[in-house]
Amino acid sequence: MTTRIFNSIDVDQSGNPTVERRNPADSSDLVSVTVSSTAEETRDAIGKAAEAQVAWAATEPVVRGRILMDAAELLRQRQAAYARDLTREEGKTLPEAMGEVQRAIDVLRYYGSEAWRLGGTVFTSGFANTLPYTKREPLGVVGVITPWNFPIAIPSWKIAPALVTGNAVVAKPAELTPLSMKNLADALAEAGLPEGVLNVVYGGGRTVGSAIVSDERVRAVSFTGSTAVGQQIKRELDARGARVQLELGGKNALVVLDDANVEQAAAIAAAGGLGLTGQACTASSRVICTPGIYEEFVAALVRKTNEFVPGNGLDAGVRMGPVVSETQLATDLKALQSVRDAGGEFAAGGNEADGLFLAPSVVTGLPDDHEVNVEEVFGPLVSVLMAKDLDEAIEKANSTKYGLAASICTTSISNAQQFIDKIQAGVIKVNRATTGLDLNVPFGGVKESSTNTFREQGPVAIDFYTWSKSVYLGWD
Ligand SMILES: NC(=O)C1=CN([C@@H]2O[C@H](COP(=O)(O)OP(=O)(O)OC[C@H]3O[C@@H](n4cnc5c(N)ncnc54)[C@H](OP(=O)(O)O)[C@@H]3O)[C@@H](O)[C@H]2O)C=CC1
Ligand SMILES: O=C(O)CCC(=O)C(=O)O
Repeated sequence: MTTRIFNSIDVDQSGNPTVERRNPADSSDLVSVTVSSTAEETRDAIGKAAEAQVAWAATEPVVRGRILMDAAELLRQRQAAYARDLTREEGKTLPEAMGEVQRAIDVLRYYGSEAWRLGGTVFTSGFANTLPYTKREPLGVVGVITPWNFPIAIPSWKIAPALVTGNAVVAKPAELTPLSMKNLADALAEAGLPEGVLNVVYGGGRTVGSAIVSDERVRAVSFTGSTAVGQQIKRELDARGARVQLELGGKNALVVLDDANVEQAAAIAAAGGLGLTGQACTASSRVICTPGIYEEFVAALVRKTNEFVPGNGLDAGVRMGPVVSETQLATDLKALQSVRDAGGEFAAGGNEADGLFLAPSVVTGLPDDHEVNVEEVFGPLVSVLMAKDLDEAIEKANSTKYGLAASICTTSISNAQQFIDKIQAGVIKVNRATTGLDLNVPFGGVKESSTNTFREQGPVAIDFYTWSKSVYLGWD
């Protein structure tokens, strides 16, 4: 079925370019046709947001929260249909998509209930008859720019905290995955979100995205995507004194020590590296093994990898969907070629793709500083390195410009604790895959994976979307 997606702003569409999105697993399946907005239309949407924000900020927080809760209920009723839309537009498997829509539901419920906890701190005062306390205010209009890899969960965890705190939002989904953003926006509108409070603007990053970033009325932007674009956005927002929250790339290491359970470690590496077709910023794209477990681990990982046969994510039993696009596939194939050029070995995979279906690869023998070991690929490719002991493993894990997620497989609490203390990453796991996050736990990276300022998810997301007033209430 074709869905024609229109801008939520009331503009004359005639003459605007359209973007067709086809299912990456089946190019005969036309998923959506989106009308792209111009920069001028994006500025109109920002204007509408600025007008609507005043009344929205004056609305009782619990009323705002109820709208998020009601939207969550609508998503729950439509979960199967929206998961199907997500699989068709992004490619991930139906169980992965069901999980992602569930995450969006939970995020809306979580921030809906945060409405009851929005408050400040009361202090004692050195002045007589005075009560100091803090009070939060919304920033105004905020921008949300999201990628294709979690097309409903990421918009939810950026938009929900912005709305509950009284901001109006201008949101731009990736051109590849507009339908999931529309589904989310529809649920919010049907749940009673006043017009103009959430404005979804479809179109390219260079037109719509840039128009959001450069507009003085937009007081903050939350962005997830590539490091190059994120850094460019940060420079622009820093220059005009607006807030920015970035969630960028990763080269996330999974350290596997001799004392690990080898089968469990291989399952964790495969889930973290190949699940979601490796297209997660938290994917375990590097495994760093100590020598005593190396051979056995690689053999176990190859067995697990062979279970990830790529297929149409709508089909039952498929473990791994296609690569999202031709552009991403070209990046993946270039990485595979660079492995061959460097004399790396494919313990699994290494093959050409069939359409956008790319068999997963396990690579060994690459130099630590090879591009595949230091740059994000964002595909189904895990590189296994060796380190002589825990200290060297941590050193190698810390050696890239990224610092998003890291994990260790070990049965020793002491080893785990040393890893936790020394690893440079925003998310650290022990005996768990680097992918998969709780929605109530702060998320963000260090070094070039983030802004090293505001985290997202959980209660700290509220900080990003608000500013604090210190009030001294006196009486005589
Ligand atoms: N951290 C993460 O989770 C993600 C990381 N990536 C990494 O980025 C690589 C490239 O993927 P890609 O989709 O091109 O990532 P981008 O960073 O280009 O895209 C992310 C979002 O930013 C928008 N955008 C692009 N350029 C600008 C700009 N100048 N100003 C404002 N917004 C802009 C995009 O719009 P549009 O695409 O519609 O033009 C999209 O909505 C991947 O291979 C992967 O390594 C990608 C996705 C998610
Ligand atoms: O691992 C996860 O669940 C979240 C990953 C993520 O946020 C991303 O890839 O952008």
